Amino acid sequence: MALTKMTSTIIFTHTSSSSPSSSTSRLICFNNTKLQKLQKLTISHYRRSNPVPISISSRGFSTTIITHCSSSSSTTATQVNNETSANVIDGKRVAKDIREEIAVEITRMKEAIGIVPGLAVILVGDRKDSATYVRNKKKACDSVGINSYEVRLAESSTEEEVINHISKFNDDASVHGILVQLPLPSHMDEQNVLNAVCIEKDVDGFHPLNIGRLAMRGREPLFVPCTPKGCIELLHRYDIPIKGKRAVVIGRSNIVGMPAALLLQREDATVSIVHSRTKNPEEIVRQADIIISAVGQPNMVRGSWVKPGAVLIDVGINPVEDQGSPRGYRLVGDICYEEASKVASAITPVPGGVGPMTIAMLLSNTLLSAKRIHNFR
Ligand SMILES: Nc1nc2c(c(=O)[nH]1)N[C@@H](CN(C=O)c1ccc(C(=O)N[C@@H](CCC(=O)O)C(=O)O)cc1)CN2
Repeated sequence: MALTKMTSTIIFTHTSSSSPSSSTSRLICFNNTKLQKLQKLTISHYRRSNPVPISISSRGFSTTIITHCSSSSSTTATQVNNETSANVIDGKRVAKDIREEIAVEITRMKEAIGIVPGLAVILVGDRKDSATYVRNKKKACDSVGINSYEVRLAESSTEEEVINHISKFNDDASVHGILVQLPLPSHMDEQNVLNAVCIEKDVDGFHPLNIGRLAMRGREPLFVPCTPKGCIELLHRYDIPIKGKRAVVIGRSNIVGMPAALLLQREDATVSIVHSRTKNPEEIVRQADIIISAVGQPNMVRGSWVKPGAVLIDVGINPVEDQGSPRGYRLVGDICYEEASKVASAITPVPGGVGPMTIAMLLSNTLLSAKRIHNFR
């Protein structure tokens, strides 16, 4: 997959002590083929106009949400060239390619053995975002020829009701994958529910047996969780080497951070996990050749946290208020795109980066499941 180039320049950046980044002024110099030399300069008369931060508390990482992190406004902009900075890793396009590949495989399977893969989705409660994701999953299934089955339950349903539906799908031969849309209402025990999915149909890869196998050398999980699998797939499709690289995963959630770290380790990266109790996260992040950020904290990772030439995979999909947009908000990642894209060698955008890969990997896991169950190669 070819990388899309962005325009760039020589830029002075400066971060003030009120931002979660260092206070060094730097000259970032890019050339056409490689990234590039970074020289530290002192610029005494330089002032940065920082974004207006909104204070809220979130997951212990920081209490400041940066809604804008434009370094261009703060750039003293000695723009001496127009060369390139980070390449854009286009998850939307890769996801489309993957859907096309899956559609071909599904046709081949149907013609050879008459089996069509089936995916069952259980949605509990009225969260708008979850309803959108489930709708998009159904659309994606339709587009590749996977049969989809949906159960919608009220917010007030019991854990037992959810587990009963899972049990029925476990026993249904036309269903090859089962997923319960997360998060569940707070009165339910997520572990009890996820444990009820039989591991042969656990296309989300959240069953503890699948996660346990992922963590162990010499063991193979039946399924890998979709979002982390999508991150690694992007690196592979863009020929970004992982072996021997220093990787930092920001966030340690069961559904993204932790499995992403395990996957990177399986690919022979040297992996660190940065979390809400990590001291000096910037210092650790700055050592990384590959950063996967999954904390849900808008623009937390500033340009100054990024080693020149690093590859950035942004899993965060954070709404921030934007009166100029029709929805009244826009989506931003955990990584301050505008700043970081001037330092990194490659970066995923938000939206259009990892998000579409999550659903593509779900389709891929469902096909994999149907092939395994019916011993079709
Ligand atoms: N059972 C699961 N629950 C949840 C998972 C999961 O993998 N399994 N992941 C997330 C939600 N999710 C899928 O379920 C998901 C999130 C985001 C996207 C996506 O394509 N995002 C777009 C932006 C969408 C927009 O405009 O609103 C993007 O990033 O480009 C897909 C799937 C939590 N729950």
